[in-house]
Amino acid sequence: MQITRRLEFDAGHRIPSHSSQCRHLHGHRYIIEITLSGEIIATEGLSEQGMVMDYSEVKRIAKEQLVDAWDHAFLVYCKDQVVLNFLNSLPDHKTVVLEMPPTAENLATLAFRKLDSAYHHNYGNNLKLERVRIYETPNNWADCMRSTS
Ligand SMILES: Nc1nc2c(c(=O)[nH]1)N=C([C@H](O)[C@H](O)COP(=O)(O)OP(=O)(O)OP(=O)(O)O)CN2
Ligand SMILES: [Zn+2]
Repeated sequence: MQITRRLEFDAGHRIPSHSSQCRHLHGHRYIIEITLSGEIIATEGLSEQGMVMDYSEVKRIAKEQLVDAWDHAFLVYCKDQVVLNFLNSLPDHKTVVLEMPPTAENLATLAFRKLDSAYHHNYGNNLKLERVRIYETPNNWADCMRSTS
């Protein structure tokens, strides 16, 4: 069985080497979708009976591991020195420095890596992160799948 939880966050970014408008500083209302697989928990009387994982727990872990850090942050490539210098000049600015340019593909990859170890099969139901999907706009998204991560 697979379940998916969707969360939204706002962040700024730019793709410094982009030949068109994405090299300018701008932001998105990102959507992250987290898909988990596992067996349905059958234990009679358990709060999670009939579930792969409680959606509220999926959300809690996603916020704790990733979403709260990226929300209202500027996501900057570590080699984007000019923007990094500017962001560092702003007192207490929420900046997240990434090892890759902040494309949707790379954000999905980084999110998968951060979240993979956070979802444990506490009830012996083989819980596994299967896919992280990042929507950069309603029309543009990238998938990082377990098979290709
Ligand atoms: N493969 C990718 N292509 C592009 C990415 C990306 O992450 N992966 N990112 C961008 C830009 O960040 C840009 O913000 C999105 O560009 P664009 O397609 O122009 O988006 P629109 O706002 O125009 O979206 P519409 O749905 O067309 O209004 C560019 N390319
Ligand atoms: Zn963009």
